[in-house]
Amino acid sequence: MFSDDLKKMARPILEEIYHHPFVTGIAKGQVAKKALIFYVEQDYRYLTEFIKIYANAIIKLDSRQDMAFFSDAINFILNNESFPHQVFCQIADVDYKKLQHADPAPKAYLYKSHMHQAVDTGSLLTVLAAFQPCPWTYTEIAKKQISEGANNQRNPFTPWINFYGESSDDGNEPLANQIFLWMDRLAARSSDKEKNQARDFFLKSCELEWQFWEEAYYQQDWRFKKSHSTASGDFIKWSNSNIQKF
Ligand SMILES: Cc1ncc(C[n+]2csc(CCO)c2C)c(N)n1
Repeated sequence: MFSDDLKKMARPILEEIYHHPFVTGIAKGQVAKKALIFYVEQDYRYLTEFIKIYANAIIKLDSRQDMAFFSDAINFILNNESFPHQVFCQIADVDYKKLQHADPAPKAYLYKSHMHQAVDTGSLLTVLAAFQPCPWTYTEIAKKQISEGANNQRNPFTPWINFYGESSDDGNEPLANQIFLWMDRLAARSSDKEKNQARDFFLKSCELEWQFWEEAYYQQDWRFKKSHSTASGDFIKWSNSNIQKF
């Protein structure tokens, strides 16, 4: 099966995600506040962009059933995904509202551009492949942490772990499995070229999931961030003075 190949190829990346210090920190109940804050700032912006990316994907679809999938994904982000952010904010002792205005840092910027590229240039198989590492890696992280007993009463991250580990427990096939099944059906009638493109987007998204943890753990921002903000500040001043002038 196509999805078995993808899982096999992504295995080394998933292993690195399991052992990333941010992720093992969640299991141990110990992550630096500045890393949690950076993560929430970046993820809030990233998920807002995800909503737009799904909306763009819907434009390319014809079947209402397919549309419903992306519409459910949008609703999930709008209504449920703030819960894990709130868990992080509570642990870091910060107000969630204050973390909702950050500029995308380099890897988050790359991930969102990568997703837009999947929708702009790819088939439905490629869009699903690019999207899949988002639910898949989080479900796998949570399942592993639950199997190791990390979701215990002493761990402040337990609600976060349970959220991603249990959100699939509603009687339906877990979301990540549903997407793999759907991808297998599409792959069966896709050309090798289409399958190669989907594989490439899938593996890059897996790596970008790892990069997202890494970026937050070390707070890797734009090196010349101050000059970017000065540039936009100057532009506003420049246009204001122009308005006054004319
Ligand atoms: C970088 C990043 N990757 C994955 C998730 C988790 N996540 C976001 S939406 C969703 C469900 C499907 O829409 C899941 C599991 C995240 N928060 N941030």
